[in-house]
Amino acid sequence: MSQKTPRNFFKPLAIGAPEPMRDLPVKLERMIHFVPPHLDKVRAKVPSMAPGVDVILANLEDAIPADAKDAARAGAIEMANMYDWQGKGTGFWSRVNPLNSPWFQEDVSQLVLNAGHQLDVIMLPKVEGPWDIHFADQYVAQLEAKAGLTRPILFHAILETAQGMALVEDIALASPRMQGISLGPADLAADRKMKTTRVGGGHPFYRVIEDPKEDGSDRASAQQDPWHYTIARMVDACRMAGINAFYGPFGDIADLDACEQQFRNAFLLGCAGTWSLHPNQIAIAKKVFSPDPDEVKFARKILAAMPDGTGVAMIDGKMQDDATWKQAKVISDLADLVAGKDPDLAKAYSGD
Ligand SMILES: CC(=O)SCCNC(=O)CCNC(=O)[C@H](O)C(C)(C)COP(=O)(O)OP(=O)(O)OC[C@H]1O[C@@H](n2cnc3c(N)ncnc32)[C@H](O)[C@@H]1OP(=O)(O)O
Ligand SMILES: O=CC(=O)O
Ligand SMILES: [Mg+2]
Repeated sequence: MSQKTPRNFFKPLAIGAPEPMRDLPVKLERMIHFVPPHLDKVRAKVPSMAPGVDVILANLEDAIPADAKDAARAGAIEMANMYDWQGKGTGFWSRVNPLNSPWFQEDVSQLVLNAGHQLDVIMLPKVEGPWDIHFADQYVAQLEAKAGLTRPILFHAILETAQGMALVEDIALASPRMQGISLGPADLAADRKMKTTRVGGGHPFYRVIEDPKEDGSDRASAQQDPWHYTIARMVDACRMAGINAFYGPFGDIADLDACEQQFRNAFLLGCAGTWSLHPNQIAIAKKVFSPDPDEVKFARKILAAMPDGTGVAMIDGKMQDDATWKQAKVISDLADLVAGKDPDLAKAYSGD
């Protein structure tokens, strides 16, 4: 037998570590906003930014220069104490360096021991398989016990190697700590040997072209989404495991339209949120990952027409049944969650 028994799956991995969660906390996670914690100027903005985002992440990995890793780690610990994350409901996460790096052990031990009481999620990059999650799981349990934490810290894996992609289902199921998985299109592109220098989004050379015309006139051609398969597979793996899928970074900070389209494709395919790398991506994520008020109104019409979720109904010429009732419930439940945080959208959803 290569798996834990059901009873052992939910046992703490160290004496004195908190009980693993059986269900994920229900939280709005439309954007995970990346902050470079070694930059004093940016770190100082954290308390004023925190109420306006769903999650703030102290990034210790890529984009932090090697000679600033210690400063970034210290900055992340400072960020943990700059805001009442647990009391005010904005998530506080950190992306640590990979397991094979010289920084992983210090990143995790210092974060858990000095900031564990505020830290919701540790983002683990370049996860190759369930063994990476198991190692981190045991290590964090030891540290949680040492720190006397009563709430377990969750894990979020980044899907950014071909092997991680091939084993995405096993990664999603590896531990009760698993909160979600993000697409890492930059590292994944490199590992797959995709021929691109972009971070997410489309590519002008990745397209379909219509058949030749008899009159020899120009053939229409359109860009396609090179991330469709990966995102859809990640969503299936995550939802199978009862965790959430997230789009990752969109690197063309100035191209707000393309960013919005990439985020929207991920939202429609089932993702719960995305990363924001720059303040101008926060508003886009908020707009895209909050359901559209007209969709919410229509969803609520479906729920009202079929109070027990069974049968068939016609609404605005469209057939509704048990399956569309479930679709409507997804949208309505998300709207309730958003309304709890956003008074303007609460008003729009209530139709006032
Ligand atoms: C492939 C991957 O792994 S992606 C994840 C790793 N990468 C990251 O985390 C990158 C995070 N983002 C950043 O570092 C920055 O946004 C950059 C480098 C991309 C661009 O930074 P800048 O050139 O300073 O952008 P810009 O000049 O438009 O910034 C405008 C303001 O927003 C601030 N700002 C920029 N990014 C952020 C951020 N992530 N959080 C908070 N404030 C920010 C800037 O400090 C600046 O503030 P100021 O007006 O007080 O001077
Ligand atoms: O870490 C993110 C990526 O795209 O790589
Ligand atoms: Mg990466």
